[in-house]
Amino acid sequence: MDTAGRPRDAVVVAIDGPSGTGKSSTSRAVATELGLRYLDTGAMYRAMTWWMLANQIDPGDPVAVATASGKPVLLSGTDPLAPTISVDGADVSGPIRSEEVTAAVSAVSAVPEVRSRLVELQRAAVAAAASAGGIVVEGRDIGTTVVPDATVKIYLNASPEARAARRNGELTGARAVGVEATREALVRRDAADSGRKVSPLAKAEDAVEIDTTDLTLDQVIEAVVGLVERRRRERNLG
Ligand SMILES: Nc1ncnc2c1ncn2[C@@H]1O[C@H](COP(=O)(O)OP(=O)(O)O)[C@@H](O)[C@H]1O
Ligand SMILES: Nc1ccn([C@H]2C[C@H](O)[C@@H](COP(=O)(O)OP(=O)(O)O)O2)c(=O)n1
Repeated sequence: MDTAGRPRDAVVVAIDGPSGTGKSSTSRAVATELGLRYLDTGAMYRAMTWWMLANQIDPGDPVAVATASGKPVLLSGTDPLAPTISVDGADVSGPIRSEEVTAAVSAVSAVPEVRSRLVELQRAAVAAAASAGGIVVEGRDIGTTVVPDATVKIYLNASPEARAARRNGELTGARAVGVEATREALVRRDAADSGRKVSPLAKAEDAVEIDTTDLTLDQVIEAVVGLVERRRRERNLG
């Protein structure tokens, strides 16, 4: 067992960074290639936000959000090929990506009671994955708060312009607001996520930073797989 009580060969990869840097795409591909589980912590904050909106709780009222934060039953599926997220038994993987949820999720994520409840669920998923070889966890505070003793910590970054172009490329129909509006919304959310008091978006001191602006997704995936395999070799020699 290592210091965290995990089997020595269990791997935890923490991938943090702002929106549109490639966290989800990279995390799922790395988990698939290395035979690890996968957890999208952003989807959990989105699911909590979706529940607040669905139950007429004002996301801008931290006391109301805190009071209700223990009520929804959230369940994340950790198969990187088919990740799932449900609230009170209902699949919400689609609704949590709505513009309304995206506009409210930073406020809900800033509430300490929301964070402590979701971090507890995230750590339980990490512990459960240990017997299956380990897990890739993506988010904003994985390397700093959720799993500070992660085997490998990655911080993905990219220019706001590159991130907006990528995110805008995903928005279709009524959700397509144009790349400039997308960039402004991203920058606003980055500021909220990195400016909050409780476990803000931040690069862990021991994280490897990768600027993905001018890299292809395959190049980023290859770089992260290489880092994980190098750390595994170092540990086996240690
Ligand atoms: N390095 C990259 N180059 C080009 N497109 C990318 C790159 N990384 C991710 N993408 C694309 O950008 C979009 C957002 O990627 P995603 O993984 O959802 O980012 P995040 O999880 O950080 O918000 C997706 O369409 C993805 O395919
Ligand atoms: N570990 C995490 C993950 C997400 N959040 C918050 C901050 C983010 O703006 C929202 C949504 O995260 P998500 O990863 O789904 O957002 P993007 O896909 O990067 O745009 O949740 C957080 O506070 N802590």
